[in-house]
Amino acid sequence: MEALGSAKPRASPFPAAAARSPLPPQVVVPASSSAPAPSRPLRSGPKGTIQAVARNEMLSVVEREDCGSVNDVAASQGIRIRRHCRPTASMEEMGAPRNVLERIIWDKEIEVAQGLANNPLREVTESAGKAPPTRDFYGALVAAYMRNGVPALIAEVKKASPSRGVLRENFDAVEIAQAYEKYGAACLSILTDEKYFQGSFENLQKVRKAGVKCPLLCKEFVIDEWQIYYARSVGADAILLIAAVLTDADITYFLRICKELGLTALVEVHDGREMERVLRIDGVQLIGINNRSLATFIVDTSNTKRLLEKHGDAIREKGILVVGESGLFNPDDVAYVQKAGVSAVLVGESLVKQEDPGRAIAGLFGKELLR
Ligand SMILES: O=C(O)c1ccccc1NCC(=O)[C@H](O)[C@H](O)COP(=O)(O)O
Repeated sequence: MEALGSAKPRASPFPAAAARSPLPPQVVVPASSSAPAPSRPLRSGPKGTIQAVARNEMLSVVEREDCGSVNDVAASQGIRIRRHCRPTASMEEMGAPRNVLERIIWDKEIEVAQGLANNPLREVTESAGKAPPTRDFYGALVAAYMRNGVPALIAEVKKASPSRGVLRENFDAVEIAQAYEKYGAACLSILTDEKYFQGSFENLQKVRKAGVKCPLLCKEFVIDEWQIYYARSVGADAILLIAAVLTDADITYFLRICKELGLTALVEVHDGREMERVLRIDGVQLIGINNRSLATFIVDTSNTKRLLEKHGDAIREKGILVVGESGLFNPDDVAYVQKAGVSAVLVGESLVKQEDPGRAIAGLFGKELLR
């Protein structure tokens, strides 16, 4: 797959990031190509497909025999979300999920296994390689921040959520995306999870095909490389990696894939431990601080302030751009997280619930945004 190896690293407008030595050049070899990826053995799967088997402590979903050791590695890094690991096994073996995020991840394991069976990794990596080039998500955020003097907006196309239920009955993803773009969103976030958010990869593809120019974040619960290739194949420019569910090795490996595909990774943290882990990983450009606990749903915007008071210097030194996520409803909220040090905000509910989500942007910022 030629396109993967030829993706060029983007220049960062932040001096510290530009000065940082780039990751060693490496080609991420799709697991089903003729040459196997380093340390990633292959095994024949059902129906003649080739399935990737876990690499080191990576939490691949396929054919894992020893779930315990995978979860032990995760737990040693403070990750409380366990993998179920055997999609066909009964829930009884693991007990019930401990919280909603764990439930989402267990369902995601089954979904990914089904996705792999329907669209084998070989085919998905090939179509990812043939997709039109990515748009510069990171660059669009920096440009919008400089243009408007307020945090750049990543506007979320979000129909429903586990914490709030259905946010908008009359939901047309393309219409909402176009309105967001018209009123100054720098980038868009498209929820692709179907079961809990009523989103879809189809929505992402439709928005891309409708001629929306803003770079698109695939807002997914990524646990397997297949999802990253699939997201790229349908037009994503960026992807979310959630530190609460991914080990350091997972994040490192997924960042390599993103780099080869030209995708921006938004690495999301919620607490200090996750922030410390992520700051130790090379190649992170964009950190999202989620004000919402994905386990309890409690939203607290002072979370952003606390984490940036403690880690702001390290973040600035590395030239990392910070996105404030969740629970932002008005200009005071935006000003609060801006003062804390964010350069971008990710906003769903407060926009999508308004009759006109595009015009609601001016209400959120207290002024119209320049495009
Ligand atoms: O939004 C939820 O209820 C939720 C539940 C479980 C996992 C993730 C969840 N949300 C993802 C997000 O982080 C938000 O969609 C995003 O930050 C926008 O938040 P908001 O502006 O509060 O809609």
